[in-house]
Amino acid sequence: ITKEQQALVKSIVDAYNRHQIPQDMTKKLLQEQYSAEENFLLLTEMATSQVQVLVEFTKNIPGFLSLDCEDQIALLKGSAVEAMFLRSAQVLSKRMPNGYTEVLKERVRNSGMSEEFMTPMFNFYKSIDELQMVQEEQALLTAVTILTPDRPYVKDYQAVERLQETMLVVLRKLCVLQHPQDPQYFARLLGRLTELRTLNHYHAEMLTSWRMNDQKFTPLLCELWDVQ
Ligand SMILES: CC1(C)[C@H]2CC[C@]1(C)[C@H](OC(=O)c1ccc(O)cc1)C2
Repeated sequence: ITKEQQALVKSIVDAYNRHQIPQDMTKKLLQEQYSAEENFLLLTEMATSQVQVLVEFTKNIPGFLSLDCEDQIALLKGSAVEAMFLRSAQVLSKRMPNGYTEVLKERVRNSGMSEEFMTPMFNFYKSIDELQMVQEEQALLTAVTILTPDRPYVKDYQAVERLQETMLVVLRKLCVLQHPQDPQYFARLLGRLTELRTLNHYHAEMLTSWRMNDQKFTPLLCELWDVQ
């Protein structure tokens, strides 16, 4: 890894760690007993906070702010769900010994999220947990997800692709260094990104089913997902 690449990793990891969802939120989600209504409000708070954290992290990705402004918005809107699931998978799997996953499942289930979205979501959490990523890998994988060039409405595809390529080159080297015994590790990481894309579909259905029950989202989430 070159000096320059080391600096890149350091700035991305610092940004990733600087912007975390407040610990007390996950604790609240796991501790007190809530009604479905209160549960949904907690998830709304969690999602809104995750989006704010995502925006701050993205602004610190070297080169992102030099992209076309409209493309910056297109990348954020196109990757928010994936980045949110990736971040929550990394946070929950790290902070929650196994017993807790059941509690989270319970909370999310009785927030009105139907079973059909829970399964793929928790399968994804499990597959992320199995990778046991180090924080450099987590931060870079999130940056790679955000810098996906084929999002809707992206104009300068090449500029985004170049940035993503830079991240992928570094991530690949890190994986080889970090997991010498597992030459397929980098490929498995990228395989998670494919699984992540399928969650976009489930998330859209999730939002629709919540809206059916007249649940209210925050203005930030409405703007991000063009709802209401
Ligand atoms: C952990 C998760 C990624 C999983 C369950 C909570 C999340 C933060 C996310 O919630 C929302 O997207 C969401 C959207 C709108 C809303 O009002 C509430 C939650 C889905």
